[in-house]
Amino acid sequence: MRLELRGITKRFPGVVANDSVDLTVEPGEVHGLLGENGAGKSTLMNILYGLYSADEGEILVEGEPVRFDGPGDAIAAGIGMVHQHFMLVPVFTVAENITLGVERTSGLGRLDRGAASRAVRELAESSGLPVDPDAVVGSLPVGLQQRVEILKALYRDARLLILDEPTAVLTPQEADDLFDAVRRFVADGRSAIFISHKLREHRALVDRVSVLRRGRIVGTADPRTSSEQELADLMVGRPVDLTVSRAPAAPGEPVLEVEHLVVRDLLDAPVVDDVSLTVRRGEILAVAGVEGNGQTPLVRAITGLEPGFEGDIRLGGRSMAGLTRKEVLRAGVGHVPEDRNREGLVAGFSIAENLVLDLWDVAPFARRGALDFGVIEEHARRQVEDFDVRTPSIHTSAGSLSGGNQQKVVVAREFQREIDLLVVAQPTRGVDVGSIEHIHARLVTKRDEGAAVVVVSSELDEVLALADRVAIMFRGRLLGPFETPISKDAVGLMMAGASPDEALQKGA
Ligand SMILES: Nc1ncnc2c1ncn2[C@@H]1O[C@H](COP(=O)(O)OP(=O)(O)OP(=O)(O)O)[C@@H](O)[C@H]1O
Repeated sequence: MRLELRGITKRFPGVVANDSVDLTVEPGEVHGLLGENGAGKSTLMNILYGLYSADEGEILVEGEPVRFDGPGDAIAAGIGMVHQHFMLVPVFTVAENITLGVERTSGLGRLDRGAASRAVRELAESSGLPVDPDAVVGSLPVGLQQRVEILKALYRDARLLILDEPTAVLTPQEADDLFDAVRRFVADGRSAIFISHKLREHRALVDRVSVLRRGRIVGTADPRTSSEQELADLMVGRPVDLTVSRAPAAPGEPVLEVEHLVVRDLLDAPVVDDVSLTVRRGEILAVAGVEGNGQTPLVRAITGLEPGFEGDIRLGGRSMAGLTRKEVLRAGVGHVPEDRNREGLVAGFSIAENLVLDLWDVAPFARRGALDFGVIEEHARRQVEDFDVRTPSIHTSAGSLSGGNQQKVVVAREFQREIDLLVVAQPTRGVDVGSIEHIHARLVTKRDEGAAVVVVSSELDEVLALADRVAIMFRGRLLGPFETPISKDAVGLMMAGASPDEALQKGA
């Protein structure tokens, strides 16, 4: 047995994050871990990697009981971890990152850069994970950075690799490459633990999947013979509806008008290149695209974070040029940013505070210049219940919530504001299937209440589930919008650079 966890229990104030968890991983196995937001997956992996210590229970590696007081001990026992947020040093080269901490020195005690570079090149080639050892890590796409993390674990001779939601930041192609890399990793008897909210990824990659619900293992299944529906039901503990039902859109007057928008990067190159679009009341425009094709600066410009744009952006006929972020939001714009840690939440603030982050100085949360804590708390209780945020209390700091629950707090806050335009970017990243269904239904409700909604997503399924019209961004340019229904293949082809004519013909 490569790994055995026996009776692992971990308590945080107000929650039992892991409750007598038993888990085994065999040599050569990819073991999946599935569970709702806050079920305890990351906590369990952090214990296994020595970042947290368990309150109770035992860890056995190759049949031997081990005790980890830090990641150093876990690494020494042959355990590696690819983090959701990379732990690489961006200004170092690939070889420097991989050998960091286990450098080999020349006879004179100096770092031998050439040898490090050669060793990494050899390792990359022999393990079938090619990457340029001399490239600077910060300049690599995320898929390659992840590969560097895997090589780093290999270089330390990891026998068990933990991958905590590794595909959340990858394009579909990069995710396929990652799966190949993981398969290669386990082919010679190594093992991996894979965490993802995407059921189809478990079905594509893992040999066995263990399901955690509220800290406890509730079952282990063979994902190849279980349907997505069965896995979802097991995870949530009740039948889950995996489809969004919605009436056709009834678009009204234009709310957002973008005209010949150009946003430039620091080198003056246009990253949004002459984009024009109109979004009306009562419709959802989905913007599909592989990340890095200009969706982020487009959203930033529309939501007041990119004041130096060229062209025009009008809200209800009024130009947004020259307005501050706060003025744009107060003009009736809601924004769920793609990076919840940087732009969505203040980690040290409580959930209640985060839910009124930019509204604390207006009624009903403030009256005559003083905060009304009663109203703020009552509001927080309702939102937490409505969006099923799993937390011991509304006073818990946002930073201690699980990733998916943090996302629900941001979404809850933006959805409850009085708005004419709602702009959401990657709204369900890191969110479990049950909550995706809830967030999607609420987006449709916003639309039906008369908001104009823009959804930016790199998840094709999400785009097609929500869109009344679809536009695709590729290299800064906007293709479409196209009326739905449109075939998934056609959208996928345009995301990969095909012209609309070609895509609509081939993807029909
Ligand atoms: N450092 C911490 N302090 C307090 N509570 C914590 C801490 N880390 C995790 N928790 C709590 O433990 C529980 C399990 O969280 P964990 O992050 O393990 O869930 P998860 O299954 O990984 O969720 P997600 O799918 O959203 O990433 C949650 O209730 C969370 O709020």
